[in-house]
Amino acid sequence: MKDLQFFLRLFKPYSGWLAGGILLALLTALAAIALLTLSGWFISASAIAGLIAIDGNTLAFNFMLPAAQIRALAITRTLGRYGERVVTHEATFRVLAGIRSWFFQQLIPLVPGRLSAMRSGDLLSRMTADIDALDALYLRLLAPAAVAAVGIIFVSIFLAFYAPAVSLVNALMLVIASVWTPWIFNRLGRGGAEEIVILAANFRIRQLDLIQGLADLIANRAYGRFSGFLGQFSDLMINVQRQNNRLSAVSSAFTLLLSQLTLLIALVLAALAFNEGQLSGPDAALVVFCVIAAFELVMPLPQAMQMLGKTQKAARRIRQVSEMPPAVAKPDRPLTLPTRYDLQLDGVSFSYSEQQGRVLDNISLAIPQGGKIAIVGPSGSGKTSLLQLIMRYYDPEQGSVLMAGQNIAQFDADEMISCFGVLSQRSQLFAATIKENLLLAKPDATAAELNAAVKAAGLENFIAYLPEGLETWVGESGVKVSGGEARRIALARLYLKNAPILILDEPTEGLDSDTERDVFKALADFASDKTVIMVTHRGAGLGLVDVVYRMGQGCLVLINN
Ligand SMILES: Nc1ncnc2c1ncn2[C@@H]1O[C@H](COP(=O)(O)OP(=O)(O)OP(=O)(O)O)[C@@H](O)[C@H]1O
Repeated sequence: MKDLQFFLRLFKPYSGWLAGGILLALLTALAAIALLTLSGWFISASAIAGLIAIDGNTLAFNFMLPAAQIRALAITRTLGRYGERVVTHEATFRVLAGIRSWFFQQLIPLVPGRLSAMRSGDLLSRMTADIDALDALYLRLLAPAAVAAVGIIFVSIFLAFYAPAVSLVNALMLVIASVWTPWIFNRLGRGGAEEIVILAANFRIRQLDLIQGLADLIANRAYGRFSGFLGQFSDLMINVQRQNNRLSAVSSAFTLLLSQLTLLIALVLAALAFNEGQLSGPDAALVVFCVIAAFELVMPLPQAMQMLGKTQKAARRIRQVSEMPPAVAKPDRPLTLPTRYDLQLDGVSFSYSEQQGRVLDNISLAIPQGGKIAIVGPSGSGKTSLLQLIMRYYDPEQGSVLMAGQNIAQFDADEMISCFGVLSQRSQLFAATIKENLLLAKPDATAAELNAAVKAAGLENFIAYLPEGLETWVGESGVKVSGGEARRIALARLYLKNAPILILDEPTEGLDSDTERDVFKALADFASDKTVIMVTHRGAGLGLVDVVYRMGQGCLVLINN
């Protein structure tokens, strides 16, 4: 329940909408009960009045007033139901949108240090399916429970005026149906409901893996094996879902049984009261119809409670991510960023985990502002890890990284990232236009600045050739542009950001030698007054730098000055 309470706090800004939805639901439920109750009374009273008239007695029955009341109640119920659906769903969508953007905010300090350890399919599940599952908290649980609680009080008071015994029995049965039954079905269904969340998340992880690796699976003719695996997974999910559905059916049947039992007792008690002259015939019908209608208040609760485990599990999964400690701590009083950008590493050692051993071992290095270095070395030797420490994605285990003589841990990490322009082999292009991808680096860039960046990155001819120019859609992750074009778009972004320190991590990996030469030429012009730290496997870019180091087994050795 703690997890749900945590999320209820996030519901607060929408309390107006939420309360409005509950009030409308209550109005609708009461109108529906009153409609059936009054109709029962009206039909009986009309029949009796008719019989009296047939006997030749004078008819003194007012048909008009109850008929008008019934019409008013029917209209209230219809409009109320419409309004309730609109308001409760609007409230839910607002709450979910709020939680989604709150969750996104929680991810920012976790990038990339913590999130790199999570699988993207799992994170996607938490961001989408798990947050969606929270809709049940208000729609299926809070709102119906509030309506049931108030409704039961209204109905019991109303019935007590006519038949106190019926009111008592009815109240007791309604409490059993709204508290005890949901509690039992919550206990019975919790395991299955939680299992559904886990299975669905794992299913999504597998599906994402399959879709991302589809080309390789087809090339290796391994598609059949993996799709068979998905089939088995689906069967497993269907089985768990089937058990849940069976339990739902039992809970509905049980509540229906309770309602029929209550009706039977109410019928007997009303008949006895009629016999003893305590209730008129129409009033006895009124009491019985009221009992029938009142059970509508509690019908949805057992099923909602049975699936509460799903909502709880989803809430726990979202909370787990939001409570992960960031890889780097925020200083209490961050220093203002320096105006010089001399970098220094003093005896820096680092490991990703205790089990894994050291990736960087006692590295010391000075890069004055405007200095240009390259780091070469075998794959897995720790080159990228070193770059990540310089940008403070992680803190060193020992030693420190300094900028202008200050430990970078004393700066606000968000602010500090503005000092770095990054170009790597994996520069992400978003499913948007070229222009939107460029504006990411400088949202207020003018047309002249955009054109200058395009020209400097050697994209001019490519853009001129496109019918839609800068407004061309690059597709999901930039699939509609070639690797070289994508790298140039990333390069243009680097120009627009115009940061004083350039971090180049294999910037030309995967490009042909002509494109590589062009990219390095463009970089050489742009980087003349900037600090450059480049990681490369290839010799072509070494002309850009003054000093070359070799990284091997976590240690850095100067090989060329
Ligand atoms: N997020 C991570 N969590 C755990 N281990 C990691 C992580 N990132 C890298 N490593 C490990 O740290 C070591 C150094 O990796 P790093 O990426 O820094 O090497 P690299 O020299 O840049 O390699 P490459 O040239 O192939 O890009 C490797 O053994 C790698 O498996």
